[in-house]
Order: sequence, then structure tokens, then C-alpha cells
Amino acid sequence: MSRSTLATRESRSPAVEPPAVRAVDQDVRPPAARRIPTVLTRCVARCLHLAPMARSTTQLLRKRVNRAHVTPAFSTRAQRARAALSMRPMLEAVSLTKRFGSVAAINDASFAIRPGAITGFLGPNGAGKSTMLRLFLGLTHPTSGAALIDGKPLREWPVPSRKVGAVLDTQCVHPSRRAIDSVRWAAWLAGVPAYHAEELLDRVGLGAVAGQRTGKFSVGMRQRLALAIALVGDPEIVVLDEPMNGLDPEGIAWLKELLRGFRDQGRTVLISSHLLAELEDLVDDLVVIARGKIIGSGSATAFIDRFQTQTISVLSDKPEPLCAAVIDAGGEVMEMQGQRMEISGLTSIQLGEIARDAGIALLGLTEERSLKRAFSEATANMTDL
Ligand SMILES: Nc1ncnc2c1ncn2[C@@H]1O[C@H](COP(=O)(O)OP(=O)(O)OP(=O)(O)O)[C@@H](O)[C@H]1O
Repeated sequence: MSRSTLATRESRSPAVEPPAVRAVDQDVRPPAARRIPTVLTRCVARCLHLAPMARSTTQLLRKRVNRAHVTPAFSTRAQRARAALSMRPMLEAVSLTKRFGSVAAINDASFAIRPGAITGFLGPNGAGKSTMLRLFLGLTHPTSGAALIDGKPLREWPVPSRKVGAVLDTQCVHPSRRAIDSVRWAAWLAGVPAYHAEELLDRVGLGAVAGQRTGKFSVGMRQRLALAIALVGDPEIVVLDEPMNGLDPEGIAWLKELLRGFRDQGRTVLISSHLLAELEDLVDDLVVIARGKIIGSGSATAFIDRFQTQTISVLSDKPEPLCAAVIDAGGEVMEMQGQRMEISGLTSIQLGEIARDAGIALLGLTEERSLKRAFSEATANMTDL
């Protein structure tokens, strides 16, 4: 929907704007001192992914400032509890298609993401992940179908930043602004109070550099700052595109703990990442996409069970006789390197019995089960699905 369409719709439809807000809007005017250069407004608006929601930068600024003054206290906890009770999907794609010319970036995708869970969004390069996230955030329009946030498009929620906080792009802050000002300005544009800006920077580990200009921030620091900005509205849903990029192992561990904390608070997290090993102990559910088509969604455990061929890694000082015994028993030797073999088609108990009967000692045995392996299987075989 274009910016002007949205503005027209809001003015036609009183239900979109809470009555209390409209009533006070007439009396409360933003202070003149709050006039901010247009370039800065655009920069932070881009970061908050608000661009399609305002007719012009000036209007966006005026509207957000008015809301910042009058938005009533928002009971996100109660809303989250209600959403969890009803188990209505927090994000839902309904027969969603997005075409760029002849390319179907998203091809008739349907899935639902439950509230209060961490969902990993996986796919090979060019699969359509960023396009899907942009569709949910209203940054691009579907060719057909719908991308719904808690039952309706994000633009139809009165204060979108209360509903969703997103990090799609870490290059979104003006390099000459201080970190603290970037967060305050983002809060102001989002129409929410800015008094907790320092607390947000503390929360993402940037409290000590709150007064520094962001131009010289490292990639990891930018990730953290973008996350602080995404959280200004205390959102029910957090959407993150490759948030682990640029973070060191300690930073990744910190981020995972933060996201687990969000889940404990009842928030919904959607995270796309190529670091599958890092996602494995984090996500509850998965949505897997390849070439614009959804090839699996639901519980991460069920996904791994469905796509991974069970393999056993075994170490033996007599690999050749063991290999022959495994094949005789109907198993398959996938790989052999020195004393180590990878075997499929047998359980570890069967393998132990075969080795015992052949008089071969097993020096080590591990059942391999990983998200990475299941993902490779699923995307490699996608033409068969
Ligand atoms: N604005 C656009 N114009 C034309 N084609 C586009 C546009 N945006 C995306 N595409 C195409 O849509 C497909 C999906 O792209 P998208 O960026 O969503 O994939 P992705 O899964 O996020 O990839 P990556 O993991 O590499 O970031 C690609 O073929 C891409 O070239």
C-alpha cells in the first residue's frame, strides 16, 4: 500500500486510530524545538522500516511526534497473554506470492508462526527470506495473498512499533549521531516514549558507548544498536535478519540468551540465519524456504526427524572387516576415512551386535543428528518434495 493510500485509509477509518489519541491530538502540538533535519528523519525512518507508512517525511514526523505525546500506556503483557491463550498465529503467510518480473521470489507460500516461540527462518541464498520478512513488515507489497501480523497487515495496527520490532539492516543509523540520540530519535519516530533509551543501550551491551558517534562502530556494535532501535516500542514480535553476522562467539551467546529471555516473556521471535549450528539449540520451530517455496514448517525436532537420514559415526581398528559386515547386514557405508566410518540404515544397537558377532571392537560410536544435516537433505531434495 502506498503512503498516500495509508494516510487516506486512516483518515477514512476512525477505527484505525484509538479515539483517545485523536481527541488529544488536537490539543497537543510537538514543540518547535523538535524540528529535526529531513535527512536524519529519513535515516531513522529507514531503520524503523516506516518508510511506506507515511506520505512524506514531514507528515511522518508530525504524526509520530503527536503520538509520542499522547499514546496511552500500552498493556503489552496482557496482549501477549491473550495472544498466547488464543494461540492465533502471530505471523501468518496466506497463499503469499511476490514476483519481481519473471522471478517468483515467493511462490504461493503459506505457513503460520505461533506466539511465544523462537522460529528459525532458513533457506539457501536467494531463497526468498529477505523478501518474506519485508512482506511481513509492509516494506514491499504482495503480488497476491497476504502477510498477516496477529491477524491483519502490520499497517493496520495503530502503533506498528508496539507490534513488531525488526532488524533487517544494520547500516540504518546516521554515522554522525551519537548512539543514544539514534535510539531516542527512533523512539520518537515510532511514537513511543524515549525515556528508556539508555536502558535499551545497556540491555544490548552498548551502555558504555552511548555517547559515541556511530560512524566508527564495528559490525557487531551496529548489530547491537539496530537491536536496541528495534526494541524501542517494547514489541510483541521481534524479527531479525542475520543478527549473528559480525558478532564474536561471546556476542552470539549473549544474543541467544537475550532471545531466550524474550521467549520467556511471551514474545514471538522470528530469526533468519545461515549459522545453523547456532540456531540448533535456540529455535523451537522452523520455517524452511527454497526457491520461493515453503518446504517445511513447524517443530524443529519434527523437521530434523523428517529430513535427516540417521547416520552413525563409528571408530574401529578393523574398518574393512566392519565395512563388509555392515553391508552384509543391509547397512550402507556413507564415508570411510582411516578408522572412522559413517554408516546409515542401521541402529546403533544393531551395529553393536554386528561388530560383536564379527569379533570387532568398536572404539567409538556417535549418532549424528543435526539441523545442518537435515537442512542439507531437505534443500538438496527439494525437487522431490
Ligand atoms: N527488488 C528486487 N528486484 C528484483 N529481484 C529481486 C528483488 N529482491 C529480491 N529479488 C530476487 O528474489 C529472489 C529472492 O531474494 P531474497 O533477497 O529474498 O533472498 P534471500 O533468501 O534473502 O537471499 P540471501 O540469503 O542471499 O540474502 C532472488 O532471486 C532475488 O534476486
